[in-house]
Amino acid sequence: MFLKDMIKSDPPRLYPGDTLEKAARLFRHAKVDSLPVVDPGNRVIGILTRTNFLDALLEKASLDTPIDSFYNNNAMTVSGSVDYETVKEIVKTSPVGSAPVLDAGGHLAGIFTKADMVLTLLKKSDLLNAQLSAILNAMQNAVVAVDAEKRITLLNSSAEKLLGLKGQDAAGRHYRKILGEIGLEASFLGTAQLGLKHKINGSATIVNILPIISRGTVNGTIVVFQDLTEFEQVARELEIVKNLNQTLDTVLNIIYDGIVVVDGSGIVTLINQVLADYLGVNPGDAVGCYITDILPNSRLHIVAGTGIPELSEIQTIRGKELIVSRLPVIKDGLPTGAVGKVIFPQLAEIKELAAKLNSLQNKIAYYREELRKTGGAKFAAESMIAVSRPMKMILDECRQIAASGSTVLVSGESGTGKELVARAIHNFSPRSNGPFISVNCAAIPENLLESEIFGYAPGAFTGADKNGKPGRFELADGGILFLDEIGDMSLNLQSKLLRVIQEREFVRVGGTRTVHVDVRIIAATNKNLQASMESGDFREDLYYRLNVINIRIPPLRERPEDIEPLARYFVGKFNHILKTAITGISQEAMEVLLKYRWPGNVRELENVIERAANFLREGNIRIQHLPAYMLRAESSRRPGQQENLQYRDRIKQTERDVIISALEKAGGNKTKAARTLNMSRSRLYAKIKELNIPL
Ligand SMILES: Nc1ncnc2c1ncn2[C@@H]1O[C@H](COP(=O)(O)OP(=O)(O)OP(=O)(O)O)[C@@H](O)[C@H]1O
Repeated sequence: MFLKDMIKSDPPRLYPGDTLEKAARLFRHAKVDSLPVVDPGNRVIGILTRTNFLDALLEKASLDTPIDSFYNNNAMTVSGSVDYETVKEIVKTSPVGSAPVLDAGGHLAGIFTKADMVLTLLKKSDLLNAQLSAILNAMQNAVVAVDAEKRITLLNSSAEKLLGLKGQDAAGRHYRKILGEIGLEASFLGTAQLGLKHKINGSATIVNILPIISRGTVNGTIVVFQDLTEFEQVARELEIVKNLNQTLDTVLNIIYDGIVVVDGSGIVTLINQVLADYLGVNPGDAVGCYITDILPNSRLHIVAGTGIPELSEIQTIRGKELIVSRLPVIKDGLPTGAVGKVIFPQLAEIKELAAKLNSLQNKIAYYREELRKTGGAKFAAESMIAVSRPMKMILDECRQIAASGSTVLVSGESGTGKELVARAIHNFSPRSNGPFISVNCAAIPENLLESEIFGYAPGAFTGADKNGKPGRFELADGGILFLDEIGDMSLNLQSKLLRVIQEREFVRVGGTRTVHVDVRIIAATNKNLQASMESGDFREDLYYRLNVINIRIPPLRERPEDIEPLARYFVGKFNHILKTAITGISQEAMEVLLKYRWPGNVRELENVIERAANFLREGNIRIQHLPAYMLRAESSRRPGQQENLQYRDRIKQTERDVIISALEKAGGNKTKAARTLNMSRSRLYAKIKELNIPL
């Protein structure tokens, strides 16, 4: 605010030659203490004060006397362009109560009086008051003003909220009654206190206390409370945002794809390390660049404008054709930026995955081929190793019996190749163009086995397919049904099976229609069915129906001539599947294979070779590539000593062998082994110790 804004324009004035009467009338009407005297050009040449006028009257000058000898030629004038603060100083220090105000050209612009000043001050203080309360009420912090008498004079709205009371209810009350003991006393001595911690109305606050000092005296104090509850909330939110950012960073940097984000103007706001590395830029430097500065043929800024996604397109980046996707970021229905994704196919991890996939695909291809060979018109004789006499005989037998439709019972320990024999019969038989359907009677739960074998009619039971389902018998029509682990079939199912074998027809579970089938049955068992018959677990009539042709496959330990050719055959098979380059089996390793008892038979040998191939990948399989349990069994057998043993020792040796074999079959699980040996666990432990069996 300037002086010219505080004065009245067109002020009263006198000219040289004007009479005292004119002066009296102007004093009377304008209610001023002095009148400027101006020349015809409106320049101030003097001032006639009330005192000058009264002096003239005391000198008994008549009212028609000109003012010329009474006005003061040295008028103190002020410029209209001085600011408020200067005017204040002039008024405070000047002995005169009023002064003419000049415009920029030095002409009379008005008169400034102390009364004008007071009015202006009042106006100014009203304005300041309004501004102050607007500011105070807009503040987050609570502000309390206390006067020198220690009474509350003001609470802003945040303070009302914090203290839970209205400003007018607090005004005039001693601060202690409202704020409690918060260390205000020092401020009345002029000391400010900052950063005090106080709990007010249950809220943690930081308090700043500032004395109001004017002209050297403390006129009161201002207390500012910063509510930490909100502050802490903000801090928590910031922490959450920080954590989210860190998570985003981590996610962006562990994914294989390159990611870049731009804002609505195409400026990079985020880029992950993978893409930055590929582009040869530092992520920190790339942020803030225009997208085409780091990725010249980018279209991300265009997508950020159009809002139309561009998915799985080919883009050449740094000389390589890569698949990219550009997705707009939409906010309130409008595009505000875009995210670009670049897929890098050549990463090491992907290579590794691809290698695994490749190996699986090879495995599938191999098995498919094997399936084709064994299930196809021609049996691949080379996939069944039969070097030993008994196996050669079995293979011949398979050829001979293939033409008939008689039921076959194949028996032998688990893993000896019973299914392979069944497949050989199928492939040599006139049914080789028909299906070979296999059911493992032990693997399928008892309650499902019946419907699995015979199928079920529509709506046979809850949860069943509403169209019904054919069983394996129907599927095997014109071919062979291989019933593995027949010894585990329930007596109820055994009788149903017997009926089908006799009548060649059956009814689906829950159905009424009779189904006729032309199926040759080959059953297999690793159980002693004679014993099962004796114990009543297997129907005698069914046994004889199945046992029309009987093939017994000896365990591998009884035909050691097959071990070496089988082992070499499996080396070739796994080289093919696993893409390994195993060249053979060392002599020592082969000796271990030949001496081992093979409780799991050919399947176990196959697993041992697969395991070694996985470890080794190339070169010769050596002792260290064989499972440790085989070596322990080997060292525990001490070959050659058997013959010299006395009766007692022989018993012990046999006992030892039985326990070792049970442990091997149970995979080293002593509880399981004890169960098969029908002895308590503690007795097995004692025996292991007594017979010095290595674990
Ligand atoms: N003479 C063999 N030549 C080649 N591979 C064989 C031979 N005998 C068995 N195998 C292989 O050993 C594994 C086990 O054979 P198969 O499943 O026929 O045995 P199984 O006696 O029917 O077993 P289980 O009693 O557990 O059903 C199969 O991978 C099979 O290909």
